[in-house]
Amino acid sequence: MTDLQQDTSLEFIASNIDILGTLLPEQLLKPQVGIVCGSGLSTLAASFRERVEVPYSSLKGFGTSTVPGHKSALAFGLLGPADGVPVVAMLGRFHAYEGHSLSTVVYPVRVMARLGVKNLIITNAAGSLDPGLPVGTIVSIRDHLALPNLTGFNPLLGPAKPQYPRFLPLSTAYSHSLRRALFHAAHQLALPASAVGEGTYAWVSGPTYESPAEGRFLRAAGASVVGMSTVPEVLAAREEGVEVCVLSLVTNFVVIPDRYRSVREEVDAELAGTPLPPSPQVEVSHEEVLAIGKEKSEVMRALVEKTIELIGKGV
Ligand SMILES: O=P(O)(O)O[C@H]1O[C@H](CO)[C@@H](O)[C@H]1O
Ligand SMILES: Nc1nc2[nH]cnc2c(=O)[nH]1
Repeated sequence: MTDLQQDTSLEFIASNIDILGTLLPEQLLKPQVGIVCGSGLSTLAASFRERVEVPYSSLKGFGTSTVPGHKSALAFGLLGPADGVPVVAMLGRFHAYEGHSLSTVVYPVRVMARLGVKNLIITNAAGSLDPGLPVGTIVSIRDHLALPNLTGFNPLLGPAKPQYPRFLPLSTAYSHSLRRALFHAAHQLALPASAVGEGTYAWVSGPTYESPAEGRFLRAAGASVVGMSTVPEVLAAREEGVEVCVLSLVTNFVVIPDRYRSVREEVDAELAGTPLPPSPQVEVSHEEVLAIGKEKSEVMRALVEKTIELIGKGV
């Protein structure tokens, strides 16, 4: 899994830019903003004008996304009023749990950066660890907790390269100015304060969802939501000098206090003739994750578009 062989040389990436040059009109070839569409969120690119989709299979070094709810294409287009801001969206991302090397997972972000993307809006579906962030909440990520990074599974492992800093600071990884643009956008769309929260994203490798104890552990460690993506993309984007804004859509709860009631108490109460109400037995599924993505796709799209419009205006 720690294959570091993906060719990220300037020449190799430039060959993709040549390919794109043959497929795209001039006005789309230099996108300013990139979007990564999370599980079930490919509709974020639904209203691009002059839209051109380029399948990953026609580009060099791109894998294929194998997860339901993820396509495998880059969508180019224009967003916002007047001439529009040129944008590019990844319709489908790569996850390490699919068997992709981390260098493949982050490769599209490097290509977007070389195309000229200065601001990247990364979206994902995530489980909530915080009762204050219920299902359907959009969480503006302000920090992350990445156990894989701390334990030797960091996408930036490898020989030093002259174009990148060797020791990348992460204290300002989540752009303050983009987060401000996001909350201005939420106000302009008149979204209720509860619709958009703030929190810390825990990156886990997946593909298993968390056991209850793992959920409690991540919560105790300071995470608000948990998912299996995003952090590698954030690291590569920061290494490339790109500003990052992350939006997590809460699709399910991970930590549900009632789930941990003692079965002994339950049986004892039953035998004493004072049965307790049934204990909830909840299981998360990817179908549920996709269903919430679909339900919230419109508000996510509106928020991302308004944020991009405000970025274009320098708000
Ligand atoms: O992070 P995205 O790609 O949105 O997807 C999330 O949803 C999938 C699990 O349902 C996992 O891949 C998790 O990371
Ligand atoms: N790890 C993880 N990823 C998710 N993606 C969507 N929901 C979840 C979750 O509960 N846990």
